Amino acid sequence: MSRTAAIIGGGVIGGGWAARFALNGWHVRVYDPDPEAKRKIGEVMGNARRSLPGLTDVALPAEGKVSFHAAIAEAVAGAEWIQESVPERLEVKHATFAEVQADCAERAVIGSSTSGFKPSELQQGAARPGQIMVAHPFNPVYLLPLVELVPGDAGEAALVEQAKTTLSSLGMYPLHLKKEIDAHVADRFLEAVWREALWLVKDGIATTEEIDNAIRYGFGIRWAQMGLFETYRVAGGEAGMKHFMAQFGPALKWPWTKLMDVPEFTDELVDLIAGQSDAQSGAYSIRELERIRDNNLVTMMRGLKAQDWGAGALLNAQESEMRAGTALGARAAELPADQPVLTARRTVPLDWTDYNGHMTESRYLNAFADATDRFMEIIGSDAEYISSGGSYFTAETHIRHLDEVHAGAVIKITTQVILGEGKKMHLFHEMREGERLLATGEHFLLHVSLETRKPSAPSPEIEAALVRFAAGHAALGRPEGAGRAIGGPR
Ligand SMILES: NC(=O)C1=CN([C@@H]2O[C@H](COP(=O)(O)OP(=O)(O)OC[C@H]3O[C@@H](n4cnc5c(N)ncnc54)[C@H](O)[C@@H]3O)[C@@H](O)[C@H]2O)C=CC1
Ligand SMILES: C[N+](C)(C)CC(=O)CC(=O)[O-]
Repeated sequence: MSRTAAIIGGGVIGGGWAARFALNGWHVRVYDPDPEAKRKIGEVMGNARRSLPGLTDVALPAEGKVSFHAAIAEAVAGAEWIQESVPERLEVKHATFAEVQADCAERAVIGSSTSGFKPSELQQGAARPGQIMVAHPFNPVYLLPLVELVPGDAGEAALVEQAKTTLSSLGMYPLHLKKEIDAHVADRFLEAVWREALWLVKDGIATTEEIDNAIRYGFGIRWAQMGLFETYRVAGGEAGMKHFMAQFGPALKWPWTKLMDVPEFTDELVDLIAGQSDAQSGAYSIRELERIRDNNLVTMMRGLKAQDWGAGALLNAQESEMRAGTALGARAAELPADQPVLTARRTVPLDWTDYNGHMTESRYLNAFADATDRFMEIIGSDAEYISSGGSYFTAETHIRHLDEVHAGAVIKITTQVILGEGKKMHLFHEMREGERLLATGEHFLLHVSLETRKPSAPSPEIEAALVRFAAGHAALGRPEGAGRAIGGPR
């Protein structure tokens, strides 16, 4: 059954939260007095739909319903999570919490998106202070996993645990800060870098574009995968962090930053920055820039996923959770042998399309190879078995591209065993969007010893599982297109 979240304030951040919840199957009830809120959230949802579902190799649940309400009391009805994303003004946040707490469930989490206020400030005068906690996300909320969760001394431990579980189930990373501080942790860095950048532009040292290039061609990429300390540990060479600190410690006293020194925030400075920013990026609309940003983020995060590292490792963990308890997580004995086996149900990600605007040919093999890996896992040739020295190598592949498919489509792959005996495994995959057949992939594999790199017999358990599917699937008949050679009639 779908769960319900209330979004109070549906601007840049509230819209991102709405998308994160809805695309993970939650119903979302929005309150925002802006008459344009529905349109704005619709546009954010549109961006989220084209980017988020393709991050993982397992399809997200069916999208929840997003509804708009004229009063806070109506929006919070039945909500187990209430996310406040109203403007960053303490009196507006206090008034919002008073209205929310008058009508919401006592066991609901009330998260605040505040970038800078401490929970003790938000909780002042609240009916139930322990229910309110900072849940500070990062833009775009539907793609970036970090949420700084700061309950403060008054925060109720059980609700904090509930909040962590919910955020993890949304594919997010709750960073639970045990001590409150202005601007939490991440925004303190952003503010320091921002302040330094303002100085560099004001003093004519660098333009906005040069500063962005200094970040995106260098340390920005490094930070995305290892953060600060792990990166500097490596920079210390073989002696690691101690050597790094000894070498660069003295620089702390040199005039390398003006971090606490705030430039005077004049109209002249605003015009200087805004003018340079227009010259740098004015050729694109904000929506275009959002889509460029999302394409880049999806591609980078999927790269980290392949490395099972950082934000990518988080995606892999989310994927395992999504597989658990479904056919996509089952083993041979739990699956019927008289019908093809479901080996993939996933969304075509943004980085799988090409200049023709559809899924590029190499990704068909990618999808079929993943389906083969999944079938190997089903029959017992999993990571543990492979580390013991046995595996399958693909000897031959034939793919038929039958129909187009685009980014965002949910595709399903089913697998029929044509031959399964001894070291031989002959698989036929069919890829569909709904009922539409998109492609077939025929693969012949041999079981090998990873020590000799030569064909060898699989374990008796694997062979038995394979033979069971081969016998059951034989009754289905030979699938149309199996054994086809290039040039034959279609
Ligand atoms: N923009 C950003 O990069 C980030 C912002 N935040 C935080 O998120 C919160 C919201 O910021 P944004 O979304 O950027 O602002 P925004 O200006 O885009 O959205 C604020 C929304 O709140 C609505 N609103 C105004 N008064 C309201 C009320 N009394 N009740 C309900 N809705 C009301 C407005 O109509 C508007 O749609 C702030 O606390 C901000 O610090 C957090 C992370 C990043
Ligand atoms: C600029 N900001 C302080 C509102 C930024 C944030 O709070 C987080 C983000 O998304 O950069």
